[in-house]
Amino acid sequence: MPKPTKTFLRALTGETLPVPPIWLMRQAGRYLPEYRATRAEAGSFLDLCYNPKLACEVTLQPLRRYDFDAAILFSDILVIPQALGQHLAFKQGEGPQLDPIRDASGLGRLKVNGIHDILGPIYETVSKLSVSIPSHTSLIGFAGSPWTVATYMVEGKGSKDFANIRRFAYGDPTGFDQLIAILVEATTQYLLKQVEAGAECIQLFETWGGVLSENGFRRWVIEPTKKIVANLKVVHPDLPVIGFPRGAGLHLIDFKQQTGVDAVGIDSGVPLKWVAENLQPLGPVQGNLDPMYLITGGDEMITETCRILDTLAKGPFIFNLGHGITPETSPENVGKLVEFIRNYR
Ligand SMILES: Cc1c2[nH]c(c1CCC(=O)O)Cc1[nH]c(c(CCC(=O)O)c1C)Cc1[nH]c(c(CCC(=O)O)c1C)Cc1[nH]c(c(C)c1CCC(=O)O)C2
Repeated sequence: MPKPTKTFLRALTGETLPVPPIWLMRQAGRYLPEYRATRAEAGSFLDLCYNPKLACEVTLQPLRRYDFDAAILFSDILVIPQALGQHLAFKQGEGPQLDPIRDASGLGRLKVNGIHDILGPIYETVSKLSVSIPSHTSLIGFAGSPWTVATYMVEGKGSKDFANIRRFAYGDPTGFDQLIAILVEATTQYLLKQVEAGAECIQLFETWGGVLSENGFRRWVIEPTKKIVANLKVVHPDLPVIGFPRGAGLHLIDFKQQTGVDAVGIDSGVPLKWVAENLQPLGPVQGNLDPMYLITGGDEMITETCRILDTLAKGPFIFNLGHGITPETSPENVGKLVEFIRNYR
């Protein structure tokens, strides 16, 4: 396989670049007026996810404003439970709502065969994107990691304490393993189709891994991630995979070493010096500006960005946020951030 030429993909092979590549989680979204207009045209958020023409359009919108090195497919992690047969709705201002599966007796409702019938339009979005993004921009496909997707499937909505899923997992670990196994299989199939359609890199979002006990983290974060990465690499040995285990703290080293991911995304709470000394020597890292700095802007945003660059840009690094952009973000501050990073050094 020839060496990649796009900066984002080069950083993922472990190269240290003079100016690190940059993209931002949730770079397409409600902070952009053009996104809000396209979403209104689509109808609902889910209608937008399943409309290849409009999903392609919103993926490209931030690239027209900012010189990002990567674009991420516009979709959502919750299309997997929907494709498996669980009812999903996004109510305005309330977030996702699903018919909860509280124990193993509910697993019969889920059907892995047939997911592609529902997910087909998303693969079409990836194909369209692969021929329409700028030639220096890389295309990222993604999925939620099994534990994080399972939190929404079991809780039925976003949660503060994750009591229902922890009760299910800790009380009936073998039954819960079955749910994770279904998600490993569906996620593998879903991501392989994204790669076939043109995704050049995959990011796995593990937003809620940090709520698990030590053994739970190994069993339901590290193990399933390792299986998905192995399944993808059997077919595509050179496919770069980024794992983003938000809140993983001291598990980050085991996560990197045991799952086989190429790069690790770090949240805003991870101490940078520790990353430079312990995690980055194991491979590229991505992160970790607190998205709130894009709301405050000003010198504070630049000072914090400098601290990140000074500590991590000496090694293989991709600049990003520590979590997704929020709707209150000022588009102007995003422009200032990208400009500052482009002129770093
Ligand atoms: C947990 C999670 C979800 N979705 C996702 C995660 C993992 C990352 C994270 O923690 O943010 C991932 C996601 N969601 C979305 C993307 C698209 C690509 C991108 O990053 O630009 C990606 C990668 C679009 C979206 N997903 C969602 C929106 C907002 C929907 C709208 O337009 O109203 C977007 C742009 C909705 C969503 N989707 C989800 C929730 C809880 C919500 C409601 C909260 C909210 O409204 O912000 C589930």
